[in-house]
Amino acid sequence: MSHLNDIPSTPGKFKMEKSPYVHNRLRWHFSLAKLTFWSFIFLGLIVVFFFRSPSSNPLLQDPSRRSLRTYNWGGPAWEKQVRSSARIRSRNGFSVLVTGAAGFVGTHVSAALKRRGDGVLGLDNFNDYYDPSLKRARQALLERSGVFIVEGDINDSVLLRKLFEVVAFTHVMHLAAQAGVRYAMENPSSYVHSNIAGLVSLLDVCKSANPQPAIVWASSSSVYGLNTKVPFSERDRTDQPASLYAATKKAGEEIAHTYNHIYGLSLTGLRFFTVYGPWGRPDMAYFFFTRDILKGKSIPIFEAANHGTVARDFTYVDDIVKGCLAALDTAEKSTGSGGKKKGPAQLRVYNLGNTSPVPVSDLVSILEKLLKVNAKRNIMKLPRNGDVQFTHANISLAQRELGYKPSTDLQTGLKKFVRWYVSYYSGGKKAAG
Ligand SMILES: O=C(O)[C@H]1O[C@H](OP(=O)(O)OP(=O)(O)OC[C@H]2O[C@@H](n3ccc(=O)[nH]c3=O)[C@H](O)[C@@H]2O)[C@H](O)[C@@H](O)[C@@H]1O
Repeated sequence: MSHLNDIPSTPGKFKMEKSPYVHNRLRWHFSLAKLTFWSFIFLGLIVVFFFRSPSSNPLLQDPSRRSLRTYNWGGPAWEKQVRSSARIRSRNGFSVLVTGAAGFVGTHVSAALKRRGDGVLGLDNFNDYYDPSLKRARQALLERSGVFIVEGDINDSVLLRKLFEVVAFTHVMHLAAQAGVRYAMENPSSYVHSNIAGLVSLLDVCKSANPQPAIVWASSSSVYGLNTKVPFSERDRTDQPASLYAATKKAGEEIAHTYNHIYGLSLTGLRFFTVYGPWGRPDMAYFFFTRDILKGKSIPIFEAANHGTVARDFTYVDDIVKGCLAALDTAEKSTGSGGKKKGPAQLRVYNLGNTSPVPVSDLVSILEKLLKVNAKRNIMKLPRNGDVQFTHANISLAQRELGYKPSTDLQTGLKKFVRWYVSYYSGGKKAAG
């Protein structure tokens, strides 16, 4: 017990001459205790800061962050699946990486490419912005036609680099995005995460790939924002976005310019105009109007000031798919290699619309006829949450350069949508909440 007596009551009173070894050991002991104590305090503060309440925790606040979870990928069996899905099966076919392949447009484009013999590999993070079971059902559909979807995020550059190591993609069809105009007010950071950071992450990997792929990607009609000159032409100003969603798509167009200019990436942006159809997005008006009319719930129909009509250039998904394929077919090769530009590369932007706007109230009338149910219409003032009063595409550039010619009117397209909706949700699936 004598050694206990050697320990002074206060460290400052420790007598040096007793034993330098004991002194050093004790000092080390105390420092360690202090360090442990302060580490606990520090960790405690971090925990309190992050988990105080859901609203103060950025990780819980932002659904897109859920897409940062780790995914299982890699290994010989996985690489075999990737290679086989991306294998070209037609003469002069492409090998295309489709991002957002479990999304609405992504599924349709992937299936169309596969049908004509191109190699297609999908990539999707299956986030829960809307019912993920619909994305899983689309995935099952694609799997049956031989398209494999890798589960991962476009922000994961390690995964992207791996995909380019396994497959020398000739093209990238970039459709992964945070969509929806109104949701941008609820969750702004998810738009920055997917539409800006995700795009940069993808382009950065593409620029270093050898060979560099040609890239076609989804911009949006929303970039026209407060533009009042109709129909919207690619030459019109796009510097007055009305929503953060539109601003991130516009930023995407500028980012595309940069990667084209510095690295020689061939880039084509497609401004989609309110795409609808079977396997569509439950957050879009035509989709939840259908659900709510069938449920007997009232539907909010927006109108502008002084009973002004709100209208959209609704575009059927098959027409959009034709535009996407034509953009891929006419895309020139990127000119860079190993991250260095070798010469000027193609940079294009096209409107893909239907070029015949329809008032939202007419859309509802068509749905009423198809569903044989009268809608409970709740006419509301157009909220100031990012919506614009009308959209109308001038498609002459796409017509001239892509041979784009939409052929489905709203009546015909909605008929196909309703047929799909009824069969999908009566087949054991419950209507998307
Ligand atoms: O064209 C585009 O770029 C955009 O098209 C759609 O956006 P939006 O046209 O606003 O489509 P919906 O949200 O389906 O709205 C369609 C129409 O219904 C109206 N609406 C919407 C919701 C509602 O409750 N009531 C209502 O009358 C809107 O004002 C709009 O005129 C997509 O949601 C965007 O992701 C896409 O980028």
